[in-house]
Amino acid sequence: MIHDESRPLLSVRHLTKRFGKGCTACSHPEQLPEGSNHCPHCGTVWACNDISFDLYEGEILGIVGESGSGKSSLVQCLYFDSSITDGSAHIATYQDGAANIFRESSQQKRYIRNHLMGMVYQNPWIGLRMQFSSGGNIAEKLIAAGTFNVHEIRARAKELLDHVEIPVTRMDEVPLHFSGGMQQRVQISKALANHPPILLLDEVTTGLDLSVQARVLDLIRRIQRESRTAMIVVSHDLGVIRMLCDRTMVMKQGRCIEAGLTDQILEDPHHAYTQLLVHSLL
Ligand SMILES: Nc1ncnc2c1ncn2[C@@H]1O[C@H](COP(=O)(O)OP(=O)(O)OP(=O)(O)O)[C@@H](O)[C@H]1O
Repeated sequence: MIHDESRPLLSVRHLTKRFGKGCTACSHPEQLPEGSNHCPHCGTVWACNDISFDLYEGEILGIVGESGSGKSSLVQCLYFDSSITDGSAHIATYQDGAANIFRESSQQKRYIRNHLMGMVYQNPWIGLRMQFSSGGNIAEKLIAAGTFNVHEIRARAKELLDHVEIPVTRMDEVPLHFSGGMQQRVQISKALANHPPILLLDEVTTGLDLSVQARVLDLIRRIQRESRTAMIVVSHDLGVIRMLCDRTMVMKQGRCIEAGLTDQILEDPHHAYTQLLVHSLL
């Protein structure tokens, strides 16, 4: 489907994710104590609290915040790894943007995961089957989207591995024997297998050596330039966000406390917490 670029590709509204049952004291999250996502009465954690944003075709949106601010919960909800408590998300190229994807059947959610979204996890053990070859990992994703021709699958796997600079001679090796940076690149190639218009990347460079990190960041930038894939990049590292993201949303204790153009946020942070983050970068 041709997408009108002036319309957001993904619109998320009032996304709320709660761990715990909630109680009358926290039934309205604004009742939570200032600066906390934790209900002192029932112990419920409000991991994401009324989050709304748009993602446009070809842009990279950064989500930054300290540990526990709800960044991973947010992308896990979007990729249906975790159920939401409340809220909606619409993809412009899915049912012409009319369907709240969170309300869709599990079959339709599988379709969205296989065709419209890719996910790259911080931990490659979650995103890859370490006992499958790299080519086999990509094949799994292609088969899930309805490609069964073996020649086609191998050709696409070679193309993808080449794209992420994994020697195609290593296509039949298991990623278990690859370095951390290579595993992340195989994960990225797997996530891109079916040309998803939206890619979610959760702390994909955390824990990698600086030079390996730079190579993965370069790859992400190249993919965005060449394929105009829209991306959500989650990181606690404002340096990564500065390098990659057009716009940035700052999260703290499950809430979005500031959002705007990355340059603007870096030059003129409004919220005290964002000022702290920016100053720690200088
Ligand atoms: N399965 C769970 N059960 C209970 N609480 C959870 C669960 N998963 C996450 N949380 C809580 O939700 C909040 C947000 O966690 P989340 O992992 O989304 O944060 P984050 O910003 O991604 O942190 P990090 O960068 O450390 O991964 C935290 O308070 C966390 O303890």
